[in-house]
Amino acid sequence: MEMLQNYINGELLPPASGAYLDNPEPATGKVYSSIPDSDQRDLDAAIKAAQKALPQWRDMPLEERAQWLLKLADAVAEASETLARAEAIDNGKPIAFARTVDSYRAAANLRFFANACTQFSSESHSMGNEAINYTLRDPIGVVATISPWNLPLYLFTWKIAPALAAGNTVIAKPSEITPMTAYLFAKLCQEIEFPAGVINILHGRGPSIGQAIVEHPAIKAISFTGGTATGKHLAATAAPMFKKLSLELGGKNPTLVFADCDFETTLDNVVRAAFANQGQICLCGSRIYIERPIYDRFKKAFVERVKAMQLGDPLEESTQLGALVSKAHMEKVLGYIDLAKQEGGNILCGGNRHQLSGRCADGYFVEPTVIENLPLNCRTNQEEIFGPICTLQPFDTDAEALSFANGTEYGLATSVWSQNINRCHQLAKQLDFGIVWINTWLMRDLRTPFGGMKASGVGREGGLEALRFFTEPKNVCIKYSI
Ligand SMILES: NC(=O)C1=CN([C@@H]2O[C@H](COP(=O)(O)OP(=O)(O)OC[C@H]3O[C@@H](n4cnc5c(N)ncnc54)[C@H](O)[C@@H]3O)[C@@H](O)[C@H]2O)C=CC1
Ligand SMILES: O=C(O)/C=C/C=C(\O)C(=O)O
Repeated sequence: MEMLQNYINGELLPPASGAYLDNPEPATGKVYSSIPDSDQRDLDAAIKAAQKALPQWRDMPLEERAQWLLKLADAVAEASETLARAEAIDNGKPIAFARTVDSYRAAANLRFFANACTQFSSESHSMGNEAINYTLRDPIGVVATISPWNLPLYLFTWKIAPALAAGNTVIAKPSEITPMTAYLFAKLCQEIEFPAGVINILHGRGPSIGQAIVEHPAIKAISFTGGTATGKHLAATAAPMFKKLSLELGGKNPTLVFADCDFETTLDNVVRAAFANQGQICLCGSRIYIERPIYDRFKKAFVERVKAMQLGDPLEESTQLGALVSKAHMEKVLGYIDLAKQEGGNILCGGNRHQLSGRCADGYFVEPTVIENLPLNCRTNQEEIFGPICTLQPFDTDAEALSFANGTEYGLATSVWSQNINRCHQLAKQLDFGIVWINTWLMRDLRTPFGGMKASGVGREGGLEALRFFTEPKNVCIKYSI
C-alpha cells in the first residue's frame, strides 16, 4: 500500500508524527493508500522553506518565473493519463471525465498563469501637471491554498498557479479525501527540479493541519475552495488576523429553461449541468425551472436521458457516472433523498444507492435522481446537496423565473436557455450570481472573473483578479518639481 508524503523544501518527507490516515478508493470502499496526518512541526518546516525560497523566487526575472511554470505545465500535460487514472481511483469520477476535464485543466491552469504574469500590469493615475501616482503590485510573501476533493488537481493548480506566477511562495493543502494527484504533482516538481521551497504541499485533516495553516502568523493570504460552513469558520479565524481571503464556496444553482430554447441542445446541457462529476461541482445546476408550455415534454425527455446514463466502474471508458467521493458523502446525499420524500417530493427516477457487482460491489454509488413537486423553500431546494440529485419545477413568467432563481442564500452560477436575446440580457442583469451562462454551461475562459455572491463566497478568482489577489498594491505618488 502506497504511503504518501509531504513535499517540503523540494523533498518528499514523512510526517513528523509518523501518523498516517487511511485513504479509501470510493469505487471499492477499500483503503488503498495512506496519507500523512501532518501537524505543526511539518507546517513549521514548510514555512521555513517557503520563507527561505521567497527572495529568489520573488526577484527572479519574470520570463524565468514564467518558464518554470510552463515547464510544470508541460510535465503535467505529459503525465496527463497517469494523473487522470489516479484521479479516477482517488475520487471515484469516470476516467473519461478525469482525462478531459481534470487533467486537461490542471495543465491549462499552469500554462495560463505562466503567460498571464508576463502580461500583468498595474495602474497609474495622473493628477494633471501636479503629480503622478503609480501602483506597485508586489507579491505578498508566503501564502496558503486550501483546495477541495471534487476537482482535486484542477482546483489545486487553479490556486497555486496565480500565487506562484505573482511571485509568492506557497503552502498548499489538498483535501485529505483526495490527496493522490497533489502527491504525484510533488513528484513532477522533483523530476523537473522545480526550485526547492517555492511550493510546499502538506497533507492531513482540515480541522488540524488546515486550521494550523490558517492560524499561522507567517501566512498572509489564503485562497480557499470548499463548503460554505468551512469557509465561514475559516473567515472567523483569519479575519481578526487581517489576512487576505479569497473564498470560493457552495452553490445551489438554478437552470432556467424557456419554451423558445433549442430543445435538444438544451436537454443535452441541462443533463450535463446537473450530473457532471456526479453533481459534485459547485457550479452544477441542481434546481431546474422549466417554462410551463414545455414542462411535460422536457421532463419526459430529461428523465429518459437521465435513466440512460451509464453508472459504473470509474475505470471503464464507457462510464458516465462514477462513485461519490466518500461513504460519509454518500450517506449525506442519500439522507437528502429521504428528506425530499418527507418534504413531499415525487421521485421521477433514481432515489437509491446503486449496487454494482465484482470489483465495485462495495462502492459509493448513487443513482442519478430527479425529483418534482417540491415547494421552493423546502430544504431540498435551498441547501447544497453536492450530489447527483436535481429538482424540476414549472414557471409561468420571466419575473417568476427570476424570483425562483434568486430565491436561495447562494449566488454562484446560473444558466439560461432561450433564443430570445433581449430576455437573456434582461435576466443576466438581474440574476444575483457571479457567473451567468446563456445557452451554455461550464464554458470557461480563464481570463474572466470567477466566483460567487451572497453565501457563495468572497472575492473572485481567474485572470487578473487572481493576480491582483496574490499581490499587495502600494501607491506611489510623485509630485512634479516644476
Ligand atoms: N467546491 C465546492 O464548492 C465544495 C463544496 N463542498 C461542500 O461542502 C460539504 C462538506 O464537504 P467537506 O469535505 O467537509 O469540505 P470542506 O469545505 O470541509 O473541505 C475543503 C477543504 O478545506 C479543508 N478544511 C476543512 N476544515 C478546515 C479548517 N478548519 N481550516 C482549514 N481548512 C479546512 C479540507 O481539509 C479541504 O482541504 C460538501 O458536502 C459540499 O456540500 C465540498 C467540497 C467542495
Ligand atoms: O474554475 C472552474 O472552471 C471551476 C471551478 C469549480 C469549482 O470551484 C468547484 O467545483 O468548487
